[in-house]
Amino acid sequence: MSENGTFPRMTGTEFIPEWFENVSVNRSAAERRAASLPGRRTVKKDHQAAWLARAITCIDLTTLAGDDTAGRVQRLCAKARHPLRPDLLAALGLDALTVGAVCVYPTMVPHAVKALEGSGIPVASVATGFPAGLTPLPLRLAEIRYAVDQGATEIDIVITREQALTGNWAALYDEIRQMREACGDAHMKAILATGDLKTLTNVYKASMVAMQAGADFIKTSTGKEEVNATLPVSLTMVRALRDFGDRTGQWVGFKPAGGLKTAKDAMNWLILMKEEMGSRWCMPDLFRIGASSLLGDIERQLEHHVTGRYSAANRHALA
Ligand SMILES: O=C[C@H](O)COP(=O)(O)O
Repeated sequence: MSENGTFPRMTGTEFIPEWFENVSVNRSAAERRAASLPGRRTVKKDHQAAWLARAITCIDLTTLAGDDTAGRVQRLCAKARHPLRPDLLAALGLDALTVGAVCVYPTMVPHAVKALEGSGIPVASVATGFPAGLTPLPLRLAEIRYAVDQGATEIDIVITREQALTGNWAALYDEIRQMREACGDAHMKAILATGDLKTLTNVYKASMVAMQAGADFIKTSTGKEEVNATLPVSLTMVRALRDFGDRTGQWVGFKPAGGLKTAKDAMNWLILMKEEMGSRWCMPDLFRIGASSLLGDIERQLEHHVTGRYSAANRHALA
């Protein structure tokens, strides 16, 4: 970690199949552990309002729809700057709060950059033929460069699922490595589209390959697969990133995305991160939640806490 407490951009490693080729993930053990998470008291009920405020700071507030317009992106960015009503913010004892980033399609990046000027909120762009990733590699690399040129400082790439499904890990590594280079100084999040990968073993291996290739974050899903973020898949990815960090000292971030809509979802994923990785992994430089419609429910729950039983003394969970 650097002196100011932030993590540098990842460099990855060479391709090292020995780190994953003999791994076999036990699905029922992962499912049992994942099923126990929602009932855990790691994030205490009394402190939930503060944890929900924390969750907001970790949201990649997203719009990825065919009918996106400059106007919609501007409204999203206004929400990103002020995700909570002033009275809720005051009741939480906070002066200001913003989301982690805004995530849009490449052609929407200039609108987001303009709307977020001076806010410090990063603009993330999906790229590489999102969501399927089946355009030719030179076009996918050019799309990354386009988004970076337009001002995106975070790029969410998608992997070629075929390479994972056929066990062509060296090809997957090479492709992601080229994407890493095309990103330049922008942070790269590698979307594994885990709903397409069939097994948790493939999820573990794809996670490890993406990190070896230099991903700054590994991300579960595009939001467009039939199955998106789940707790067993997330547990598998988080354990892969822990193994990678133990081996290399490079601590990669995690981004669950797709279908996360409720405050309870946000709490479950924060519990997962806190239990598996510790509180440091509940901060936006190492944890993001990709979501288009989560914020509304968090606001509703916070309103309930604030007007009901929330006590300002609980805000230490934000410290
Ligand atoms: O990366 C973010 C996802 O596309 C968001 O998915 P969602 O619309 O299901 O929240």
